Amino acid sequence: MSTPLPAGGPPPDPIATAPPGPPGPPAGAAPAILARGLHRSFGTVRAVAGVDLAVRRGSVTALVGPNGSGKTTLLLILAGLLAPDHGSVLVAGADPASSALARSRIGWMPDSFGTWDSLTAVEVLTTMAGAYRLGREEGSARAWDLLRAVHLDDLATAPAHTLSRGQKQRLGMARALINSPDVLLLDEPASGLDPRSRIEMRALLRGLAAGGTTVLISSHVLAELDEMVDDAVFLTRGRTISAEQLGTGAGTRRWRLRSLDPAALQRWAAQAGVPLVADTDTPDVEGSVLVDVADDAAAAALLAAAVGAGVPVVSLAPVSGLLEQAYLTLDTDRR
Ligand SMILES: Nc1ncnc2c1ncn2[C@@H]1O[C@H](COP(=O)(O)OP(=O)(O)OP(=O)(O)O)[C@@H](O)[C@H]1O
Repeated sequence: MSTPLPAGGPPPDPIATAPPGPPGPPAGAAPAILARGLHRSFGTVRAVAGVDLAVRRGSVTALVGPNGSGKTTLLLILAGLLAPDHGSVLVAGADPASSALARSRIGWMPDSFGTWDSLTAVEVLTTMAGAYRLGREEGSARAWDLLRAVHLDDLATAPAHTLSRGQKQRLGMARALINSPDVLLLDEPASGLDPRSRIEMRALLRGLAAGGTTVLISSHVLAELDEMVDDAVFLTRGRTISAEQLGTGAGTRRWRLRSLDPAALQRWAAQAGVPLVADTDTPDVEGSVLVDVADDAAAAALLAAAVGAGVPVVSLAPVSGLLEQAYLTLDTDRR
């Protein structure tokens, strides 16, 4: 299913289009991206050395791994821009290396945006629209809708090469969406974006996923992905080492608990049998301790019990995001 922006008129509000609850495909639906046994070497460097991947339709999935773990190489293969040495790939139902139809249903945003020197921002998009065989009027309407969606309409007639890094990233996102892709592959899309643009990108991607688009996104900034992704796939040294569904609130995590009265907190914890851990990361913050909690419901119960016992609790929050926690527990290795 494609997710066209309406021709003309204001861009859709991605937040307004998102239904309540996680989107998710119907049970048993085929994954939008399926890779099996992928390998790709450059000379002696085994950039991708055993990737298995299944990405749920309509999900936002993080592709996470240290420098040199093969994320860009994998995304290039999935986009049909690089042939694997071994292994099979299905994106939107076909092999993107051999199927022009599959490629036409993919949106690709590389980690750096190369521009043609002579084209303005809107011409970059209308040129791409032409390459996807959109008619002149439709391509122009789509280009303007996308410029508005990424807040670049004021710079539409500026030469694209004069845009700032963050503006180029936003134009790169618009370019990746010109063909209303079913599958969107994004390589470090948030690098160079200011905080507001990051929030807007998050809302845009969630809105696209709510409309059925599948998004696979690589980034090193795990905190930024945390609030946006449904699933995560972890790579190290060219191999997938883990795939997780996030956001279920399950799994033991370390939380930071802060009280206005540290002694009262310690007394209550001793009586209630709650083991507290010293918070060595924030030695200057008085009354801050760490506590391991089984899941979100247990955190709510802990908070209710402490407050009910008269402990003046200021805050209780996870020490790290789900993604960061999952990442740090893995045996990842830079190269
Ligand atoms: N065209 C190439 N020629 C030779 N080696 C390459 C080429 N492309 C990638 N590599 C090597 O393959 C490995 C994986 O690179 P890749 O760019 O896929 O990693 P990455 O996870 O995207 O890294 P980063 O997070 O730093 O962007 C690296 O060791 C890299 O040096």
